[in-house]
Amino acid sequence: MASNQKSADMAPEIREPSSSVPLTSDFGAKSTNHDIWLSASTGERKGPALLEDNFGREKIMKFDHERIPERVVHARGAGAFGTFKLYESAADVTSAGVLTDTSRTTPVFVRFSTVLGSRGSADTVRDVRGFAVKFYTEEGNWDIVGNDIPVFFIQDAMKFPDVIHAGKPEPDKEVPQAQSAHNNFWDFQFLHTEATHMFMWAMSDRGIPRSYRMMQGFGVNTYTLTKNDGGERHFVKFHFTPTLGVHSLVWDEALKLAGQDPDFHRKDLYTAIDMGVYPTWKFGIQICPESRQDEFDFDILDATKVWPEELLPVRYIGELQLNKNVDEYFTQTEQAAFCTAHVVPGIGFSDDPLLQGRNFSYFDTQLSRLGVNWQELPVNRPVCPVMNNHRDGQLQHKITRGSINYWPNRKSVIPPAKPEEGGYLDYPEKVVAMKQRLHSVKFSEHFSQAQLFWNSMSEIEKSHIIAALGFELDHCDDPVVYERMVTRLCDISLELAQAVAEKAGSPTPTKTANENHGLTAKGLSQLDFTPEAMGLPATIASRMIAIIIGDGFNFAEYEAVKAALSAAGAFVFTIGPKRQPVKSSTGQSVAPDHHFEGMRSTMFDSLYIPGGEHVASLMKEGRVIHWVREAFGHCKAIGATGEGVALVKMACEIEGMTFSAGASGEVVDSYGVVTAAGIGTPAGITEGLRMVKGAKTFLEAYAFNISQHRNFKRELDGLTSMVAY
Ligand code: HEM
Repeated sequence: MASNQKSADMAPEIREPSSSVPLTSDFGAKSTNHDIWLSASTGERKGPALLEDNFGREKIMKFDHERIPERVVHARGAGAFGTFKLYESAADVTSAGVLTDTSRTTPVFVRFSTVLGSRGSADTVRDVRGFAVKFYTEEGNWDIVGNDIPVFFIQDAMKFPDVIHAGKPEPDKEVPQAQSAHNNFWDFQFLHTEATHMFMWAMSDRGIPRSYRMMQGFGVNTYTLTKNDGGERHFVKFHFTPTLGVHSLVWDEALKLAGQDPDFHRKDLYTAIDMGVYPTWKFGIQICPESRQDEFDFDILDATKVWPEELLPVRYIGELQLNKNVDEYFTQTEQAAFCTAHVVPGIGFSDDPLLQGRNFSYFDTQLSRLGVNWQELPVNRPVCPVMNNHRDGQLQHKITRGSINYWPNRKSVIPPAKPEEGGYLDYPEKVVAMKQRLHSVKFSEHFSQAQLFWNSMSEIEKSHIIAALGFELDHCDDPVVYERMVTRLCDISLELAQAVAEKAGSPTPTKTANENHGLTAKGLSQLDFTPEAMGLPATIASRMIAIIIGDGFNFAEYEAVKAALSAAGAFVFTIGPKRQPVKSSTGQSVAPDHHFEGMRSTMFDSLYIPGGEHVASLMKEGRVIHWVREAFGHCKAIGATGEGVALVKMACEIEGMTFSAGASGEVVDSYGVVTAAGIGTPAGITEGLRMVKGAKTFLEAYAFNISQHRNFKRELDGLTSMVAY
């Protein structure tokens, strides 16, 4: 990463251990022995340890206190540094420098997370993902503490402890970990009808993203944009849309990965940045002038509602890119503290009752998690000057000179800033109201947008939601819970409720009191966010490809495919029976990156099997056949050339599938399984990589299918359910 204000700010804190830097105590004295406690001993006999050993006591005491409380929610996460650039000024609605000055590059830190699991839980569980962005602006830190889902379970912060208690492990046995599939979660969802819209999102493929790099981010709450020179205030929702497209795992894969590679998302983020494929999001704002706030049939301050794009379009004005991994997890990612209350001049809050509570909660929880001076920690401190009369407290770092620590003072030390000097201007909002515990009338409608979401799903997304609800309710053993939940689903769609009832073991409902309105909206289905749908070129950059080889593989095919995919930005790995070198039929040695047992197909986006004599032995390896069948079951692109076609055919020859045959070299693309039996020379497979539908050469057809992420037609036509994986 090119140096920026934030990396320069943190540089003095960075220590570089090396063999020329001797070991010292925390107070700086060099230590000669860090292995044996000072004791009263002789050469023959070990005697008692002495309390006197400063070095020994310090080492143990520091270790004893290494742990701090994990976050009460969003405990598991991964973060990275990057930059934010604006390509269009929003000066028509705000005076915030970060949203108006197109010449700026603003440093950022982003932390992604799961919500329910503890810090050591798995990355790929079904859950909402946190998407928290800290902009180190010239006017102070601005935090968007968002999620990958644009709505929330509750409308009022007062309900937050309830929704989280209901989702976290049940208090008697402390199970299940990092999962919503249990009685308490679904009991709450039924009784708390305002959660209906959000649980539909969580049960959709949005709940199991393929990568943090391939999910959207939303500020969720309604904020405001203001201008210092007066003028109308605008309500705003913030959006981040990944340029790689929005993609998800499939459920079987997510379940397996949770055990096979619990750090899957963390590693994916780290690797992509390390390899220079920087994750990038378009940044958008949805704007509603104050004068239009009552125009809609939902309340724009209700965090359980989206603002349909047909009513209020998203205006993309900037770009967020992550380009530097953290140097140390604890000091940077774990100690990062986001706070919705962090806004800079030109950006403000709305009266959204969820946001108002959050503004209290983050600051408060960070007091116990990190201590009162958490804003001074390197990752948290702003890049602009900080000066005030806040003093002292545990672990105060700043040394403030002078005899005055109050205002007003006789010397006018630290005067408040005027708005024209960049001071934060509170918007003069007129409030005439009664003091009472009440929401606006529109807050009481809870099903319309859940219906809108369901109606806007594609066929495959609907079937995944049915399967997800079927799985979750199968894990509830109290009939009161799963039977009532099916009645709730009737409020969304009778068809949905009937399909889930069958799986959940509930009576099948035949009518609903809440007819589905039949409306749809764009921007809800994740198919609206494939690169193609967004007008971006298809890409296989950073896709994980496994090439399977054994002794006797065809080196020319292997090399040609590997080189072409790597040149297009894919991360290509060779998987063999062992990590010791494997020999090709023409004598070349290749040391595989992994062996069949060390990795699984779940960790890759696609498989390729080159031709060669190795195929005869691979066809007798159950684990290899399972690799192919599992990739087939998970709808991944599979490629095979020459003799490799026979292996793929044996693993997934079911009705409806066709494979390339004969020496003619014809390429067959059958449900994303691309085979070319006749291609035995590199000439046939090195004709470049135009990733377009209906490509004629093996590489183009194969790469196009990888770029499509998954071939869901395979699943829709029932082919995946005919294979054991
Ligand atoms: C719009 C709904 C919400 C969203 C999008 C959201 C998002 C997030 C995210 C992304 C984090 C992780 C921050 C990090 O990476 O360090 C987080 C943490 C947290 N959230 Fe929320 N949250 C929401 C609602 C709430 C509410 C209503 C409350 C409380 C009233 C709350 C309290 C907390 C707390 C206490 C943490 C832990 C913070 C820490 O220890 O640093 N959240 N939230």
